[in-house]
Amino acid sequence: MAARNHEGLLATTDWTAERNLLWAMIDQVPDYLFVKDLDHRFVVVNQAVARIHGYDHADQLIGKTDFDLHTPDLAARFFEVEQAIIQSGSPMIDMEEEVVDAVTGAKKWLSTSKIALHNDTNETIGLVGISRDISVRKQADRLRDEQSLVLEMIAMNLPLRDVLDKIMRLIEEQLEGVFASILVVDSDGGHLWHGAAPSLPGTYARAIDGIAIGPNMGSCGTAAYRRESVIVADIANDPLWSNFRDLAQLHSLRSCWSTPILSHQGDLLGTFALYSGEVRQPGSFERRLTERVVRIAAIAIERKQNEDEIFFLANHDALTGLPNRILLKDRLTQAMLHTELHHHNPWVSVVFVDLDNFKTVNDRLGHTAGDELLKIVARRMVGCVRPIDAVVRLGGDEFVILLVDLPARTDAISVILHKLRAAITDPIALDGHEFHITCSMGVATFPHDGNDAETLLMNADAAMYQAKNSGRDSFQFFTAEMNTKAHERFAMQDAIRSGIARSEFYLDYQPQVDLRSGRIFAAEALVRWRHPVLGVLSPVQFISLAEETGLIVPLGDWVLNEACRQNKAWQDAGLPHLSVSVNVSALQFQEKDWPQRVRRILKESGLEAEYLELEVTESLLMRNVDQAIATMKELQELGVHFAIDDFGTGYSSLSTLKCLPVTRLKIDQSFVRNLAHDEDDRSIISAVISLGQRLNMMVIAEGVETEGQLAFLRANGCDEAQGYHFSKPVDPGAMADLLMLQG
Ligand SMILES: Nc1nc2c(ncn2[C@@H]2O[C@@H]3COP(=O)(O)O[C@H]4[C@@H](O)[C@H](n5cnc6c(=O)[nH]c(N)nc65)O[C@@H]4COP(=O)(O)O[C@H]3[C@H]2O)c(=O)[nH]1
Repeated sequence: MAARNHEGLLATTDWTAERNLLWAMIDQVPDYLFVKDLDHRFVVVNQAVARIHGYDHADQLIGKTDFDLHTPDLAARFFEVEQAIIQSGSPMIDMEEEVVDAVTGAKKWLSTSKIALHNDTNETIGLVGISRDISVRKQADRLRDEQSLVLEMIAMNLPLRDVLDKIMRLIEEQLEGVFASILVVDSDGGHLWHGAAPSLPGTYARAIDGIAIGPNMGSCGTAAYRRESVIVADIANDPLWSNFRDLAQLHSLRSCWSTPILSHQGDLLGTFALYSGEVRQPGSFERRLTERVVRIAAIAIERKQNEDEIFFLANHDALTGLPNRILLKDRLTQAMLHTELHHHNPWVSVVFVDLDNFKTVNDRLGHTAGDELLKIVARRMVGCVRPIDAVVRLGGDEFVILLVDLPARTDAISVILHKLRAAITDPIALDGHEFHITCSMGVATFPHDGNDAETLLMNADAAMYQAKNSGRDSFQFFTAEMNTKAHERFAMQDAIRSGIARSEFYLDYQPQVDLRSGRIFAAEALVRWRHPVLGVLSPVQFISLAEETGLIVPLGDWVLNEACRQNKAWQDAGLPHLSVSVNVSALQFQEKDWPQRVRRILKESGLEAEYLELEVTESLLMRNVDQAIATMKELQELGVHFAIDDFGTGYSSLSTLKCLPVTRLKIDQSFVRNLAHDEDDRSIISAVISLGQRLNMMVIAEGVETEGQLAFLRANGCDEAQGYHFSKPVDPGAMADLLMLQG
């Protein structure tokens, strides 16, 4: 029953039965209601106030002040506020204040209103107060705020460890007497590692770091294994803890409740556990909190995993899983910095590796087998270097090996290069075939071959190029001379590009002669470059570079265009119709829309397709026979003819040749050149001629310079010939004269 001081403040009041009822009601209210006089003594309190202060009856509080009930600090705080209210008459409404519970000593939050109390003559005679315990709401608010903070940390990509640590601390603030811990599953999915456990004893945390996921592996290992919560209320007596019981007891851990953390696709990410020093089950608040933590932790871990994956994808090659160019530059720069900072004298070497005959595998067995080969070679290379080194795939069949912290001697590198070469050249079995892959390697070393990643890579590339040029299957150390050559190559590349734009290229034509009639029936278009500084350059000086750099595609388009245009112009000028033959590079031929481009060029020039012959080499055809046949057939349907250039130098099989829609075989001039002295060449020529006849193809001999060569060819039934003996390649005007001469 609420208490009131009849002698004091309310003594003059005439109480009625209704008022008694009112008091009874006040006692039912869970809020704390009280009235104080001007000396801050309680004159009215309800039961709630009595209870909170540990009294059975409200009467027991009457006449007491806050100084009798609270710590001096808190009582003084109340006193000051109330004094101000009494003096100013201004009320204090819904003031939220953190106080210490007078009985339990625990902190709690109150929302309090205090209002000055006046008598009939409007004099202040005390104050009336009402307080409500808002600890639960405050705790929920704090939890929500902290949760937002954690989500913000996740959004800001702060380290996972910090985020998990923050979540654990947040839980421990909310729950008295428990230790929170998060374990994260490793990439093989078989073990759990500590993500965060800020308050668990360090020796315990370290002892269970890396525990296996399994059926009897304490609360966490088992929860991860079963993918459901495992509540162990008494560690000492639970069989799941048989392996870790002593460890837990040593650290006074008596119960452990663990819940698996799952991704939104249901994959295991880790476990969340609460440990208590008491033998008990979790309460409902602890269960609710666990649900929330598990959700937030899942977001944090999953996000980190996604980020790791994105980082990995951005920095690694998808096929081999090796680091890529981006990571290489980073590692190389770090390695150089490390060498510089530590002032010792080791070398950092960049080895550029290019497989010599990878294309053959790709063309013969297709891309899947090619990919498999690259993976095998990648693994072998990784096996040859130390873990501190790096094997990087740049793309295609190009790799870079970064060797760090090497003794400053070339022989130390040579040992590794020999090992690499041996590993790569070891036979590789693919699709029932055995392949021998060789490689060309170029080495550039920090500090003397370059001071930055870009230069070192460029120089290693130049050295590799040199190795390739000097017969492949070898390695070269970078020299300053190579640098000059590399620069020349770059300059040349730029010059070709601008040469195309500035129309510096032109075509000469070389007649092809029918040996029976002696008449010119065709002309081969041969490109030349009127270089602004170097003068006229032969195709030998620039075609291979144009092929390597892809510039052959625009250049080849131009040649084809110009040859068709010129042939049509001769025809329009009334000259005898002849076929123009144009050399085609593998790169052009492999362009997906190549047949359409030829069709468009023919249409634009107005030349009928039957007056165009495309010269392709044997090696081009053998790269991918099926694709070559398909492309040739498509063009053949238009009326375009095909000749196989440099025939005899490649390895076309008879069965392949039979499938190819080819009109003409061109005997390579190397055989013609030596035929006077070389019996073998003579045999080859007569074999090619009879082969052509059997396959219903015309045979033309290239590079015919002498009457003797011509006589031999005639005697062996060769159909046609081309060479200086008839005419050197000439400009279009001279070609027109030759045509006019023969009428
Ligand atoms: N010693 C000697 N040489 C003779 C004789 N008759 C012709 N030649 C030369 O032999 C080459 C024949 O062309 P190719 O085998 O197609 O060999 C060509 C061809 O593979 C390539 N080429 C030329 N123009 C083009 C083009 O427009 N596109 C492509 N992709 N390659 C081209 O460049 C190569 C060299 O062309 P050129 O320097 O014009 O050299 C030409 C020609 O001038 C002879 O009796 N004796």
